[in-house]
Amino acid sequence: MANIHPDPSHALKWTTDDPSEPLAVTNFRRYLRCQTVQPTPDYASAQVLLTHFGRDLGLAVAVHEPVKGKPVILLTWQDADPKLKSLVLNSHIDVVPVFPELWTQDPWAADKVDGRIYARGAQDMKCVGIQYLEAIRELKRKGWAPKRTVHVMFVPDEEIGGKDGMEKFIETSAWKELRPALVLDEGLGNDEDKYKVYHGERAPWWIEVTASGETGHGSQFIPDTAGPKLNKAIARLLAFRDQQEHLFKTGTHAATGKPYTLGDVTTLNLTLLSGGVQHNVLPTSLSAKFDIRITPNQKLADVRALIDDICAESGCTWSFVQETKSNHVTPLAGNPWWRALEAAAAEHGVELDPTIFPAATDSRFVRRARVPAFGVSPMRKTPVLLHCHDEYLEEKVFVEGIEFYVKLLPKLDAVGVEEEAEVGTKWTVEC
Ligand SMILES: CSCC[C@H](NC(C)=O)C(=O)O
Ligand SMILES: [Zn+2]
Ligand SMILES: [Zn+2]
Repeated sequence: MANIHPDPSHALKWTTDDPSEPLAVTNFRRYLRCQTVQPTPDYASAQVLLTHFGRDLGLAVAVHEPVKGKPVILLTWQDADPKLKSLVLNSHIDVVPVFPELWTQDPWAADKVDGRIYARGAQDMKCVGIQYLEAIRELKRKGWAPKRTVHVMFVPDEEIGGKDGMEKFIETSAWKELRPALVLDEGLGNDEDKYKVYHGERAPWWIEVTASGETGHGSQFIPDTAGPKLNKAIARLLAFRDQQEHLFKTGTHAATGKPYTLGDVTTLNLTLLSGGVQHNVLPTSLSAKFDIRITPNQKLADVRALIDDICAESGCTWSFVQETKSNHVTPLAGNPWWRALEAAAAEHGVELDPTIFPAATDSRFVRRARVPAFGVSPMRKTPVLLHCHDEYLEEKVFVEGIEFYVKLLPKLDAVGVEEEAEVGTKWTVEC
């Protein structure tokens, strides 16, 4: 619990020594110093700081706790036509752990070295949360005000699956009262000179395959033991993995000729093995756990049938450790929100690369609630360092991202009610 500060208001004291530094950058660095690191995130410090930022910007502040000690923080720009649905700008507060010995910088100091801001969360995704707020500061400075209510939302626990965060919050009346028309959430950086925009994700399935068998002395040829059964199941599951890997390496999109990305195929990896009691005793049970990510191109029912078949043939059983029951994609064609993103990108001079997110984010809960969501972290020509040591973001890339939201928010705000209703409830496609 060393990362939890006894006095959360200490977060307000952090500034920088450089008076010439833009306030946006200073605020980003202040947020990075909150040690909201799993598994014991210091949410209290982040709450003090973020609510301070909200008040400073003249935003309404609300904090919900669907689970005690796990705040969902809403900073709301209310100068709006209440008939219109809102825009929700979401980011998660928590970050993943660090191996400090592998870092060349202190992961909690947010030091700036050669224009790079080093800290856990610099890319994933404290940058985006502050970019939303600083874009609002700039738009207010310009005298612009939205017709739609804009909610800047900070949620806990995304990094551990969102169960006590977005998944819970989306079941509350507070979420329904937001009346969201669109949610923006996290994406990934991009080495290329483009922003990736994620309009869907692969469905995460975490499964356990178990083989039961006869026990006895480890020196014998005892029939019907657990080992060969589990071995058979693992071999067939990994053969499916090989087939998908081949598709990943050779497949191209029919319409564009672009090579497949991870989002276009299903991955399956053996991640945990357990069982047995002693070296010379045949185990009554052995189990293998797999992390499976199912592309929206593949029916969940087909993957279930494959696992059923493999387990039946090998004499194993299987169960879910984590199940995703449905997968939803935000369509691009005929989608005015996508058109708004494209228009903002054109004005900003950046190409968008729409794609399927390889892992899981809170957007999956949003799309499941039939609200369109796009994942975008405006970081181009930037190595993807999320969850890596020496995570950093260049100051100029951070500032450029603010400018992107300054262009994007008015375009999203201008989407008309009729346009929004164009496709009715078909904003998300169930896969
Ligand atoms: C399935 S819940 C865990 C969420 C995590 N998200 C990321 C972005 O790493 C993952 O995909 O493993
Ligand atoms: Zn993230
Ligand atoms: Zn992450």
